[in-house]
Amino acid sequence: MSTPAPTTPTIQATSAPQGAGTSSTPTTAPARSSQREGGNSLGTFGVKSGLAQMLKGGVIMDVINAEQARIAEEAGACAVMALERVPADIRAEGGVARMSDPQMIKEIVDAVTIPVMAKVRIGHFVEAQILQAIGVDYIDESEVLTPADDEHHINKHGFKVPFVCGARDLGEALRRISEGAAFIRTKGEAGTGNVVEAVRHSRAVFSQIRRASVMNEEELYLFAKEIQAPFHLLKETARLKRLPVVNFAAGGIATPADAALMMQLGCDGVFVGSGIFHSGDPAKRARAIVQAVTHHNNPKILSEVSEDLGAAMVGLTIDGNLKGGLMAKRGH
Ligand SMILES: O=C(CO)[C@H](O)[C@H](O)COP(=O)(O)O
Repeated sequence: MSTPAPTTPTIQATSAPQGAGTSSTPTTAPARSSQREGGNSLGTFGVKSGLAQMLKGGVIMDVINAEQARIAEEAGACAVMALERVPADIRAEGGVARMSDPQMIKEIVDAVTIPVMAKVRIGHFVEAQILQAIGVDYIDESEVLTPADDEHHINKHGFKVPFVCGARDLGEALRRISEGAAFIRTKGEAGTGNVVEAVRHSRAVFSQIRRASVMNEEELYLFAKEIQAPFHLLKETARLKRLPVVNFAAGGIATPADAALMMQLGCDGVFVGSGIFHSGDPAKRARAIVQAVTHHNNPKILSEVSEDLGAAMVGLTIDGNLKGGLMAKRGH
């Protein structure tokens, strides 16, 4: 694919306000996109962002092989993220982290019926072309991999497959949407098993949305400049009182309580990577996290599903000694 011509997103979004605590119900596993079968019905921003709506209320789990993908599906994951190493291992092992082997991704695609996502490096539009050719359901342009371009993100409008991108605040989220991202996840700090950054980023997004929602047009122009966001997307976000696309939390979620915390803060769902397959009993923990997202407002159920889960992943504190540094700072 040569450099695709940008198009302005036609925003289609739900009108439910975000950040005030939601009561999302679990989705049934969404059907895979026609992309996999080589269909050409994907492509408009409305279709791509609409597909992501089907994942709301769900848990997307990182998996590194077909066996883990089956465990994730059986546990009730709404999608899986195929990657060679979970973020905790990328962080521990270091080196350049790239798109996974297409053969491994295809094995995961063949192993499950739920949607399969896979990651490309920030700015690496050729990795994205390859993943689109394989027929993955979503591409994650991810700071968890080593960036390929320290200035430019991929122009995502030219792809038929929907993209998910990370953000630490509202400006970053709206910049990604203006490039064509149909799905936003707050970045958190992947591979740490420490939820503090996920909380920080989600709170930042929601509080900026709340501020924007009471601004008049003149104030919104100034705020758009301040947070480096496209004005028309900021205005739409202020009107909707939420991001105009689905917004999951990611990075450091390791327990059912962490997952429920992110949902009560107002996220539409969660990504969990290292926290499941770096724990003592991945299948049990995976099921518990799915239950916790579904019943995130019910402390009694949260207490039941949190019992006897075996060892949680060993977490890392976020400080100057963090091995691998802050992944969330990649891309801006
Ligand atoms: O990059 C991701 C989402 O796109 C990872 O799935 C997510 O951030 C995993 O982080 P962790 O291992 O801390 O759960």
